[in-house]
Amino acid sequence: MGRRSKNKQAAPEPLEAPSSHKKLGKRKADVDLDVDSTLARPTKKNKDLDGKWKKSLTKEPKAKISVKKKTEKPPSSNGDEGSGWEDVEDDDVTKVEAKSLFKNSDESDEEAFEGTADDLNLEEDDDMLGGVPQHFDFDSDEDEEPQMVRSKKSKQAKRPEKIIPTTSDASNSDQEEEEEEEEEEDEPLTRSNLAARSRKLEAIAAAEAELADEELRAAALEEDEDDDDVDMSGEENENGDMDAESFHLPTAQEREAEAGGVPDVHTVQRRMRECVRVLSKFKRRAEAGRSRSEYVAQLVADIANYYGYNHFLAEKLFQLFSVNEAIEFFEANEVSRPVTIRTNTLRTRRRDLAQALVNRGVNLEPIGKWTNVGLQVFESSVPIGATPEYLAGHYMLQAASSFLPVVALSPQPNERVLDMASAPGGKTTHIAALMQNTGVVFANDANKARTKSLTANIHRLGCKNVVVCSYDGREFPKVIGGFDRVLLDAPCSGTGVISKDASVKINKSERDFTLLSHLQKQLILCAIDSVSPESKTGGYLVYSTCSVTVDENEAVVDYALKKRPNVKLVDTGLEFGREGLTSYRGKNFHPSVGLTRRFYPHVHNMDGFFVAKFRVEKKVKGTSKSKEDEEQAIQVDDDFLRAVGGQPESVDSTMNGFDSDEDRPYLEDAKRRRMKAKGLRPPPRTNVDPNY
Ligand SMILES: C[S@@+](CC[C@H](N)C(=O)[O-])C[C@H]1O[C@@H](n2cnc3c(N)ncnc32)[C@H](O)[C@@H]1O
Repeated sequence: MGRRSKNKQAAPEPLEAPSSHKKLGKRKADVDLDVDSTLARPTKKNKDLDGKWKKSLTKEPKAKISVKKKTEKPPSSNGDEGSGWEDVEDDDVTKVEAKSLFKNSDESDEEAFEGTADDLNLEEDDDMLGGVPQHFDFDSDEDEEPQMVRSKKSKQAKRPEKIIPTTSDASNSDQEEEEEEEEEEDEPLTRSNLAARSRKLEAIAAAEAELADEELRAAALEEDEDDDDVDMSGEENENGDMDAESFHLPTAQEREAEAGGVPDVHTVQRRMRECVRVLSKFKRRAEAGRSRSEYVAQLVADIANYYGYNHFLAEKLFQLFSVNEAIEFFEANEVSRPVTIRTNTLRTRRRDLAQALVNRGVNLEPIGKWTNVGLQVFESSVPIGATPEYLAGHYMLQAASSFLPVVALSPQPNERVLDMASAPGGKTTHIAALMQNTGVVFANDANKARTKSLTANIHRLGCKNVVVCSYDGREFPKVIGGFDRVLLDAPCSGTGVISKDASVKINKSERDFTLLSHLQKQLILCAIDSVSPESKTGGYLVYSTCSVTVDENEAVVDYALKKRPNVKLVDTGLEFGREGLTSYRGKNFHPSVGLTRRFYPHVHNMDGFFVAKFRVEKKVKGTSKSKEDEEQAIQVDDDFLRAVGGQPESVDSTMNGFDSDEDRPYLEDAKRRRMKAKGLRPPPRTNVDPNY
């Protein structure tokens, strides 16, 4: 078994030979699929499978099983489409999610708690555990953060994956390790072994995370060379080549004919498998006379069908990865990420919180070495969004990925910090806690309705240094500036959180990405201008999104570097994550863009995320644009927005111009319209984008 497989998120499902003829339907979250094993989704218990999709092709078909798709959270109803917020802390949403998360627990099917803290009978809660809570000695000075213990042995046969997929120690076989783990679990927890066990787990997790990352990089590099791990179940000839008869890539006419009806799911599965295989060794395996792009086109069409994406988004996401890795990414989007909580250090310590939750029947562990406030919840007999500790503000239900930008921001006590797009406040409250309720945090969000949940969270978590406001972020720094640090957790497409919000699969168009990227560019320049280069302790901006697309991440960062010569990218301080892309599809970014960090569901077992950290320095004279230039640019911006169908917003005139190469066609078009409106004859178009 591969090194990555043991603790990694379960391997994507095997795409086996058909045994029945189901028709392919869109893989929407709310649909119940009763399918045979050939369609089984990856399960977290499937530890035997190698982490690689292609290897799993060798597996024998399993017994018939019924796969019930998870119920997805409904898309936001607040009209905030496209905001791409990845936290789940809106109170109602949290309760619903917590309820659905644990409704299948074999211990309890109780309703999620809907009342207030006063309605809770704590004694009854304790009784529910069916015994006296265990007492642990957390006062040992051996270890600040002991391994979290369970009040009773886990009922899960196998635990879900840890965040940041991990593999095991090189000296032991997987079986030996499993045995060791089991022995350890049976061994009583004592003061002396508690700390040691915690340290061991964290060391393993760190080593494994690195290994997993390395393996994926190597796999991407070797894509064209090493494809021996695709087992076609005897369809290869003795030279390892595919039997030419065994797979025929449909012609354009055949595809057209198929498009008329609903394609057979097994045909699609097989074709995906074959296309991946051919593309991994194209020269040797391709059908004579067929081009690479034909195979890619077929594969993308099948991915869109199979996973239920619109074709545009399937292609956009596919292009981010090697062929094999793309499949891993799409598969990972079908699986929920681990439930995680952040300890609110304004109210409690992680060890105390863990003890309190363990006593309520919650099975948890620290998330990993990189955070000393995160806990991963494996199982709970109580609704995790409605425990007394939750209501008392001891923790925030928060995706692990959303800790990252705050860790990168590293706010210090007594600073002035701006959180420019802050609702519902997962990151704001984290910032306030790191500042130990000193200094001041301006928590801004353009959407007034969303500031309600933001305010509620700020109160619940006991943050006393936060000022809530509701401006369009593009009005900063005119509203207020001179911050030591600014966080711009930008509104985005949410392509990193598809497992939470499957509606992204079908509701994002090319125009959405154009508009979002444009807005993000406007916001990032305003965020930069809100940072005080004179700050004695800071002078930093962190830009983040829960999206994996380049136009919302590296392209925005690169744009900011070009437009603001007084900023430079610095190390995020995050211990893991892939380097940001310095070139993509013919576009080159500034080499320092490699300092940004990308996080992926299939690599790190957390939501897809992007983090960039800038240091803002004093402006050098002569590098900024004249006021006239800026005003001219603003006019062009508004025209640009109209040109792509958006509405120009009433934004302060310090807003910034757009003149990067990618915006050029739009800007030209806007100019032509202006000239026409003035009765002038516009010049002929140059290099018109066919998509525009
Ligand atoms: C990714 S979410 C923020 C999540 C938040 N940082 C947290 O951790 O809970 C993006 C937010 O940007 C807000 N937003 C959208 N456009 C904005 C703008 N022009 N100015 C400021 N905020 C905006 C949305 O209302 C949304 O709440």
